[in-house]
Amino acid sequence: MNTLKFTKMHGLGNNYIYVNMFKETIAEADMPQLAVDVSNPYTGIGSDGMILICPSDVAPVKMRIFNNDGSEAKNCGNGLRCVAKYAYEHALVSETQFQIETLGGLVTAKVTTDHNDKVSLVTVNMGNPILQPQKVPVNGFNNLDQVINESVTFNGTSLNMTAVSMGNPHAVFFVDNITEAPLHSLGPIIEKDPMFPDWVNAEFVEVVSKSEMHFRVWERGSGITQACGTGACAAAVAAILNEMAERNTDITVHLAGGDLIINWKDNGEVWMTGPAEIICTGEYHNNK
Ligand SMILES: N[C@@H](CCC[C@H](N)C(=O)O)C(=O)O
Repeated sequence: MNTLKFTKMHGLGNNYIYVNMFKETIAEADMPQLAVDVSNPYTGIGSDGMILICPSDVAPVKMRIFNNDGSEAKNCGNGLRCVAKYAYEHALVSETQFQIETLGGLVTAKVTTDHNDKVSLVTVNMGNPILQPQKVPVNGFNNLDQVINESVTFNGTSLNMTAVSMGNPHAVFFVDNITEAPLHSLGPIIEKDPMFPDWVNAEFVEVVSKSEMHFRVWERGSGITQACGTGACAAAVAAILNEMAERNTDITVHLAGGDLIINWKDNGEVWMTGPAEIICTGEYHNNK
């Protein structure tokens, strides 16, 4: 029986099991199944997935994110804020601003600390959104440079879609009333529609004003979660592309688990600010 030290953390309720790979060892081939096992709420710890905090050749730390179905994603906004908090509080970094390597590239994180030198807030430069349909990726729009407010049908329901990649793929749908968004009924259908060769994170968004919106998500590989950082970035970008919000402006995104501030700067970068919290630490007994 192997044991594994872990820290469970969340960003606005989007919770993962974090493993410090500077100290722990997991064989590459075992990672997907371990993510499934630790995420199980009955026989595991219970989480939206597993995040590995790894050594990197190009940054102080590298993040790897596995959804709770075992699939690996290239990016995770809430995960990046938690990795930044963990790295700072465990002295894996010494500065308050540092880079984190992801499978999608390098990002810069900046931590804000309280009087006890604990991280209270993290801002991450999430980089430039990717809008070309082939790169999101989304099929069927190769004649377009960007997929903005395009009519699509899922299970007989017509919706208007804006497609954005933040390193991982997002399909954003604007609705009049967030409480009536077809999250449960269409979320799983949209996620695996053949239009999306890598599957997709599906987001429903109700715009309140040019700087405020409500947001709900069906995450690829995890289902409904309380929050999705990359999804909130994609939602803000989509709102701006649809002229419902503005560049270079702080946009408050209300997620089920709390608020994120997103700003798509004039230079093309998307900045995300929000909290990161430690829930508990422990030792997982892998009985397999
Ligand atoms: N919760 C995350 C995104 C996690 C990965 C996503 N489910 C995917 O497969 O792309 C976030 O906060 O961004």
